[in-house]
Amino acid sequence: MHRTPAVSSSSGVSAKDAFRRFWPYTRGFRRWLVVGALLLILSAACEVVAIWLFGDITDRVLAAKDLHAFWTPALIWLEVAVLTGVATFGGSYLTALVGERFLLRLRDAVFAHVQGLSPDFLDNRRLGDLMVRLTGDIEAIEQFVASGVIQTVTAAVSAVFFAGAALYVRWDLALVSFAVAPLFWVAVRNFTSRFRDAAVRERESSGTITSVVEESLSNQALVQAYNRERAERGRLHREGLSWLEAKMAETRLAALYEPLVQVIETVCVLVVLGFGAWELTADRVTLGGLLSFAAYLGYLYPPIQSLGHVNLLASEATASAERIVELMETRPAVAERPAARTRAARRGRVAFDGVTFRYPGADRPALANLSFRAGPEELVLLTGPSGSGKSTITKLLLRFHDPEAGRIRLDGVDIRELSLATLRDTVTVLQQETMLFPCTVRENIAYGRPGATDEQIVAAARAADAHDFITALPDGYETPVGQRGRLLSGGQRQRIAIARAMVRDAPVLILDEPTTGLDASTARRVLEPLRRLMADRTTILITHDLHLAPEADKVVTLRPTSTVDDPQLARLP
Ligand SMILES: Nc1ncnc2c1ncn2[C@@H]1O[C@H](COP(=O)(O)OP(=O)(O)OP(=O)(O)O)[C@@H](O)[C@H]1O
Repeated sequence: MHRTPAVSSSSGVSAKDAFRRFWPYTRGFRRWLVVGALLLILSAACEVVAIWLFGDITDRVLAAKDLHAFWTPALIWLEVAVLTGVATFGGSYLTALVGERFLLRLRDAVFAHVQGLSPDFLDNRRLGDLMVRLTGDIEAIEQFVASGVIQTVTAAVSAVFFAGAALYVRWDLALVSFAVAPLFWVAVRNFTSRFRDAAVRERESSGTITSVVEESLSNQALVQAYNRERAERGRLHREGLSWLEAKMAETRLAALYEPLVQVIETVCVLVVLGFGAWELTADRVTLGGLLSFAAYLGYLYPPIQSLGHVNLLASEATASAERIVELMETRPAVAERPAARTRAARRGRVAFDGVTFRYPGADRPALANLSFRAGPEELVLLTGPSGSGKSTITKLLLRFHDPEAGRIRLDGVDIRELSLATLRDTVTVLQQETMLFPCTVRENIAYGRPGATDEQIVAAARAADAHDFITALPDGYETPVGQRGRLLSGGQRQRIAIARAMVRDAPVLILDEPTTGLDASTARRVLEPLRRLMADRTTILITHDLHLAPEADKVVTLRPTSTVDDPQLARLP
């Protein structure tokens, strides 16, 4: 419960790397990016024209007190304003659309990748941290890669427009004001690295908070039963404090950045106005010319500020990109062969030949040189002390891992030759802890076979001895089972799981301690449906409880391994 997060924060993904890595996800809608940027540029060009019209009206209408000269520029200004509105709307809409599409695609890809990783990988992670990676981190990358590109392009082009217009109106005044530009860059450079550090801490804290909430609430019964509410609140509060500190560091930097830029901007405007006033008194510039010049400068600073802002976004995005790249670079424990078979004989002959397996990082193998066979309609009982590797056999047969030595065959074919989907379609596992989804009884039974008919579902429930209790539920088959099926009793959950396995109808069945946690009478009730489920299949029954041993065709007893040379051989009854 209190595992440390496996977070790498120093792999050092630069903004350029992040961009290069995630830019391909914009494929297919780049033209909309271009159209969006063009529309926003058009809107900036319209602003240039509007300011020019403002200067013109000042000189030719206001200063000259000539109302007749007002109507033509006023009408043009109105048209330009409408065009600006349309272009801004179109540009903003397309930018958002492209950004959201990018987000959708990236999230789908990261989720699909995580789904391909072995369940053990997820067991070693904090779920909350993974959830934040799939939400907040992906959004930060989008802000930089998709929206960031449009923002950069439009800001750069607008800056050129307004600077060009300012130069056109008064080149000497413009040069004076541009001299201040390097100050902006000094400010931006100073801020970005610090902002990035704060962003890394903020992202990590955000992951930890979600993890604490998820872990604590999903173990609510344990927390209450052991009076640990205060300790859990304390844990969340401590994590919340570190998040607050990181967030405040980020906010301080962002909030300092804005006024600093504004001061630089004000200095610049004052210099220009002072210089302009002197020029005005010497009649070297008109009032309209000076005002429109000042307006161009006023419009020039936001795009420059926005370029600085993209820099801050980039810092935040690299912190998130690091966390996504780390996830994407985790390779699945098993790989499907390119020409893997998609058809299996489905007779259900299982053979373990000299299988040795060691969990990554473990010093002792979990299984050493294990061999046994299980044939159609056979019941093989697998027993042995705790930790002797019984559940590991299930993981290897489902190919969550590959053996280090030896091989596993299904109907004579090495399971590495089969596609993962084909292999897993052939094997049904009934776990020690029955896993149900928080949906209805019907959906849970149909889970392993989407499209199962109502008749098949009811027939499976009857065979699993579950139909009667299901129909007695408030909404029958439509009753929700709650988080992990906790609205049902242990025996009811197990019978729904048996019905789910029946509907799936796979030739190989693995029962991992199917009666653990059930009292003797409930366990007896589950046994009959289990026998019906086992009929006509290859069944590997993992159990400590040997009272089914007389029914078994074979009993395989595992011993905890010490070395690979210490074979765990099948012992026949
Ligand atoms: N994901 C894992 N990573 C590292 N080691 C593991 C992992 N899962 C299991 N092990 C180790 O592998 C060995 C075999 O575990 P396994 O769960 O197969 O035993 P088991 O016989 O099913 O035990 P039990 O009867 O208690 O369920 C144990 O020593 C265990 O600590």
